[in-house]
Amino acid sequence: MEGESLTEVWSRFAGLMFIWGTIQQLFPYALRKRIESLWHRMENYFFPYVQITIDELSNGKSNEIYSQVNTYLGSKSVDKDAKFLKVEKSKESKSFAVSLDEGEEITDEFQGAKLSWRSHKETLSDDTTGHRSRRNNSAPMEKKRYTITFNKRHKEIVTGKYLKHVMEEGKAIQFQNRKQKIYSNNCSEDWYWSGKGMWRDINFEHPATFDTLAMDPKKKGEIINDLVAFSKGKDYYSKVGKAWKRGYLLYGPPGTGKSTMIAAIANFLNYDIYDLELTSVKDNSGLKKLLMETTSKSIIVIEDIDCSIDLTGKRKKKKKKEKETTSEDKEEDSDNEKEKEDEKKDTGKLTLSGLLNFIDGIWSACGQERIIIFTTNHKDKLDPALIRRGRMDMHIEMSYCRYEAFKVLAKNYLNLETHPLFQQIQGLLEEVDMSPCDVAENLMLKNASGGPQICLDNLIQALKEAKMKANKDSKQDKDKAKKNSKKIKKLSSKLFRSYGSVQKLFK
Ligand SMILES: Nc1ncnc2c1ncn2[C@@H]1O[C@H](COP(=O)(O)OP(=O)(O)OP(=O)(O)O)[C@@H](O)[C@H]1O
Repeated sequence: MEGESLTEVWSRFAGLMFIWGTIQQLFPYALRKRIESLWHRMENYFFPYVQITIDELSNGKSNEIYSQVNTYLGSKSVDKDAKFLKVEKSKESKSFAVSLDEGEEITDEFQGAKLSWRSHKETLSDDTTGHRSRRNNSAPMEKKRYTITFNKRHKEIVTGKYLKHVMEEGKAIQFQNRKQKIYSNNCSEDWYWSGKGMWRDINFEHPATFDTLAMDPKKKGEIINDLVAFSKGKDYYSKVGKAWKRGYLLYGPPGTGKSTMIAAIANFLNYDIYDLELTSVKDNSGLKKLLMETTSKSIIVIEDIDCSIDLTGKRKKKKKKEKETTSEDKEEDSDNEKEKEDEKKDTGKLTLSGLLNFIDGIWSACGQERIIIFTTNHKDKLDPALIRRGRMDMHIEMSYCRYEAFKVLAKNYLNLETHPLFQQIQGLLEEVDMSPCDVAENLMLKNASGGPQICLDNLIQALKEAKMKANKDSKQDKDKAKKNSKKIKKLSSKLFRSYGSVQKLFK
């Protein structure tokens, strides 16, 4: 190590071992004891190293540390001058993974400690394994392992910190390289009975990113900063004693990009998505079971929460009851009884309190590092308890397409950053409410011969038509309002006149 190769160190060590063996055979016990202590001092001088072995298998099962070390060293081997590397790719990973080939050595440094890693592979013969009769035609068994050698004085750093660092880095690389999944609880009966769990998954390969998401850049920046702070917030959350999770409420008209935003968040953090269909959840305990099967570093999404289930009724009833009971104290006892009965009935179904428990109950902290997203087209329809800060930490309005958002779409769809027609479009977008979805639809090249000019013309035409329609609608609304006010005037003068004649009658 420091200045000499491992092979040299090993051969020196083997020489010393030979001498020690000879001494043990030739000398009496008392003398041997003296020599033993001298030997340890010499050993420390000539070989002041510690070696740790990490086997691929531990008690016949795959050793998690080995796999993380393998990934970590593979990533290190790219900058170091390792010559013999292997490349592998599994179905579950996005790209190939590099690792050290057998016999290859690599050095690493950590907090002043120099470390030497070596990859080993041993082919076990039938005699060694003792399984000849059973494995006659099978391939010979292989035993893979890594060894790490370092100076004794760094033992504390290596066992206390370095190995933890290697495992964390390896895990993070594996996480980045895995294929993202999207899970759904909307499964057939057959699926449930097959015992494969409550979620069904497929690979998640949505191309949306924050770069392609059309929205106000300032708002986009705030969301990105919030996500970064969240994903790096492990220590902060544990310091303040809060579960490491965050809730986002996305609201706005249809086609403004709520689902696209979820995909962009998932891609940004490399998280899996659990698309929770509340209408497929039977009751509160079903919801809890689903939650317990989700993993950390994931996003739990409930889309169109206002349509999923009636979660507002019971609370509204309760509030109404509260008012009534203050004026009618006598009925208090019977009301309480009724409420208890209602609660009993609720045990067999999904309730608002069940959902609130799902968000911030004790079970929701299991697994940690989780994001919960609700989407809705009608924020006002939701129970305030469901979306209060702390549950839904950030309320994000996804709005109609304005000029800044249009520029993102023009870049995405037409690769245009500027165009003489942009000014006209800017003016129209300030007057007309059009969703990014509809703007994008007009910007799509419908045939190969069409160019950006045609798309921009199409968009201008669509915006003008939308403007005309909006004007017409507002004129119709105004006319309606005028008519209504005329009717009210007529009615009130009629009432006034009849009131006058009634008064005359009584005089
Ligand atoms: N802000 C946006 N940025 C980029 N593309 C968008 C945006 N909004 C909508 N789109 C485009 O329109 C399509 C529909 O958008 P999306 O499904 O995200 O809207 P939504 O708000 O979730 O609609 P809904 O409320 O109907 O579910 C997307 O596939 C995307 O191509």
